[in-house]
Amino acid sequence: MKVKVAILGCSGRMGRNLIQAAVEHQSIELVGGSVRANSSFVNVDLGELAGIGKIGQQTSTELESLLAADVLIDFTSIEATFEHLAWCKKHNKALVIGTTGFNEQQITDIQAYGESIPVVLAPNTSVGVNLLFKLLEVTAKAIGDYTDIEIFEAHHRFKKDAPSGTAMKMGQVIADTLGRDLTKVAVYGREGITGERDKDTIGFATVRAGDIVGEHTAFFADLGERLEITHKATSRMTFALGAMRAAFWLSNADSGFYDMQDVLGLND
Ligand SMILES: NC(=O)C1=CN([C@@H]2O[C@H](COP(=O)(O)OP(=O)(O)OC[C@H]3O[C@@H](n4cnc5c(N)ncnc54)[C@H](OP(=O)(O)O)[C@@H]3O)[C@@H](O)[C@H]2O)C=CC1
Ligand SMILES: O=C(O)C1=N[C@H](C(=O)O)C[C@H](O)C1
Repeated sequence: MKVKVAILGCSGRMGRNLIQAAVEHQSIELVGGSVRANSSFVNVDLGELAGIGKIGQQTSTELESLLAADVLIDFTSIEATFEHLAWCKKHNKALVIGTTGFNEQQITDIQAYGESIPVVLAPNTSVGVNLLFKLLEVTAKAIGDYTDIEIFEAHHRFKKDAPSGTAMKMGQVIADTLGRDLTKVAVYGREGITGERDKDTIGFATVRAGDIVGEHTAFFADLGERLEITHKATSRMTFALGAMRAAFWLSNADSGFYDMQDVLGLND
């Protein structure tokens, strides 16, 4: 039996890749896609939207048109994600959230939905980045207490949030491993006479330029050597395929709040 999936905000950059990934996935059946009420992509064929030719299903502004779905996938905006969470709870649907930019309180609020429905929240659905989170844990344990830790991320000019959700999670993983409070040790960019580096800080640097899909590096720097751990995404399909993996996994999960590490078995 195929898992029935619907894509929320399906006319976006990720939405279009998600349509293609769903159509091409052998264990997934695409049952619909939503766009917002004033969108210029209302009643457009989903396949045409994704650039893969007509598939005979059209975009809709009505979430009710997605009731056939077992799992919904949301790569939209903070405001839209919360509307989608409320709808999924009302209709007892599972939700994969790839949207980023949530603050701590919003993440706690999303977590609460896990008491009613299955929810995956993943700032990065690629396999590589989720392995990188594991490498950060190992590295921070080994050398994090005496190296300078800096996180760099680069994305396309259209990205709205900074630092990226992935960079924030990288910082969180490192801070948790070292027993530091990220809200106290994070430094977001530097300017002017900053003074010497405070040893326990975790720095974040952001670049926004052109069509960069997504690049992340963690630096663990000492005097005389430094370790850099880098991930580069070169296609949004890598995120879309990861999201399908999450949707398939979530279709068999109980209500709960999960991350991509659960999906990939990296928490075992
Ligand atoms: N987890 C991961 O691996 C990844 C996460 N992301 C995250 O996914 C999100 C989307 O990224 P991207 O696809 O590049 O962005 P886009 O702006 O291209 O797409 C967002 C989509 O969401 C729709 N949308 C936004 N607000 C609303 C709303 N209030 N109601 C209904 N629909 C809405 C937009 O519609 P409209 O165009 O009409 O405004 C658009 O179709 C971002 O938060 C990004 O950081 C991105 C890549 C990978
Ligand atoms: O907006 C994007 O494009 C991306 N956003 C995610 C993030 O904020 O970490 C993941 C990916 O790097 C692409």
